[in-house]
Formats: sequence, structure tokens, C-alpha cells
Amino acid sequence: MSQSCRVVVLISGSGSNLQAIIDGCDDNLNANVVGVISNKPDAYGLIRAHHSEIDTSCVIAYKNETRSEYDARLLAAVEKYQPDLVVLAGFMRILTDDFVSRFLGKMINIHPSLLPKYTGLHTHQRAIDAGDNEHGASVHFVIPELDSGPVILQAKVPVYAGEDAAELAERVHEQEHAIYPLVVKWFSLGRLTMSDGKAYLDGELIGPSGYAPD
Ligand SMILES: Nc1nc2c(c(=O)[nH]1)N[C@@H](CN(C=O)c1ccc(C(=O)N[C@@H](CCC(=O)O)C(=O)O)cc1)CN2
Ligand SMILES: NCC(=O)N[C@@H]1O[C@H](COP(=O)([O-])[O-])[C@@H](O)[C@H]1O
Repeated sequence: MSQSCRVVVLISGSGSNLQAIIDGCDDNLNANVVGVISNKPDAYGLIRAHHSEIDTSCVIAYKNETRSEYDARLLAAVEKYQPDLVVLAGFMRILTDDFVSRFLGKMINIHPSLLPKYTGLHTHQRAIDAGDNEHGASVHFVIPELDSGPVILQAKVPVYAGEDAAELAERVHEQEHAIYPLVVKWFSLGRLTMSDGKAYLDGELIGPSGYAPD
């Protein structure tokens, strides 16, 4: 049996996606969360990691620190775990090109929109304000350009008339918790790759809206 895929998860908040990935690893013995790193010391995801006896560390930004200086400290913290896969799970910092380049093809992110719609922040409110009738989440490889890496898998939810951003976010979260562990499993089995800025599953090119079974 091949070595288990060493997964490091970066968080900034609640860590519900971290929890879904931890729980998913219980069924998928090919992956193991070996470290959780937060830029926020009060992130509840750190508590979740502790409850699962997973090592944690905090890399807190200093007031006058440049983005590159912060990312150099973050890189040291990540590399301590010698990860096969870096998972951004609500990690709310834009990473420098140098940092991203160190993990190109082995760093993924979950974004709360149907990319390429609504890169950046406040995606649920933007979808409501635009009058969209569907919204969702996207798992993508991370590249230097923000939220623009090749999409791996998406999940859609309807937008109900009159619902607010929090209600919509809750239903998107449910879908995130289903798709993120699946993508981690695909990667841990060696089925998911990135080459020339494109994502492949079992060697087949994944389309712009992510994997869609025939
Ligand atoms: N170089 C990249 N860095 C990151 C990516 C990426 O694709 N390329 N994905 C993001 C995740 N993300 C959305 O999915 C995201 C995170 C943070 C921000 C942002 O504007 N952050 C601000 C601070 C916001 C805050 O503190 O609340 C900032 O860093 O100045 C946008 C999108 C992770 N990084
Ligand atoms: N742009 C990044 C971004 O907004 N990511 C979003 O942060 C939330 C983290 O929730 P969690 O901490 O409960 O996993 C998730 O909904 C994720 O899509």
C-alpha cells in the first residue's frame, strides 16, 4: 500500500470544511491531515484539530510585515509537515506568487461561488444582489491569480427568493462539505493532477465548470 497522502490544512475561521476533510480521512485511509495552520489564533478550526489530536500552529501577521515576509514564515510552518497536499479551507489571505509556486499542482482551495463568477469576497451577497437563481461552491487548484486556478469540482444550490446571505451560505456550506473531501480523496489516490494550468482526473481533461460525470 502506498504511503498515506500527507495533508496540511490552512484555515482562518470555523473550520467546518477542515472537519469534513478530517472526517473524510476516516473513510479514506489514503490521506491523513498531519497539520492545521491558522493565521488567526482564535480560529475555531484549531479547536477542531485539537479534538482530533492533529498538530496545529498559528502564523499571525505582524503589523508592519510585508506579504512576502509573512508568506516566508508561513512557508516554513507548512514545510515542517512535508505535505503532499496543501488545502486552503477558508484561509483568508492572498498568497504571494512565490508561495503559490512552491505548491503548484498540490495546493487546492474551496471558493464559495460557481467560478469564474464572483472571485474574491462576499460572494453570497453578490449573487443575491445580482438576482442569480443559482449559486454554489468550487474546488480549484491554486495559482497566483486569485481564485482563477483550474476548477476541479463544483456544487450548485438554488437561490431562494428573499433569503439572506447567511441562509444561502449555510446551504452552500453543506455542499462544500460533500465535495471537498471527495477532491482530497481523488488527489490522495493519484487520480487528480494539474498540468499546464489545466486539471485532469484519471488523465482526462476536466472542463471549465469542473468534473461532470457522463
Ligand atoms: N494567490 C492566491 N492566493 C489565494 C487564493 C488564490 O487562488 N490565489 N485563494 C484564496 C482564497 N480566497 C477565496 O477563495 C480568498 C481569500 C482572501 C481574500 C482576500 O481578499 N484577503 C484579504 C484579507 C481579507 C480579510 O482579512 O478578511 C487580503 O489577503 O488582503 C480573497 C480571496 C486564498 N489565497
Ligand atoms: N474566499 C475564500 C472563502 O470565502 N472561503 C470560504 O470560507 C468558508 C470557510 O468556512 P469554514 O471555515 O467553516 O470551512 C467556506 O465557505 C469557504 O468557501
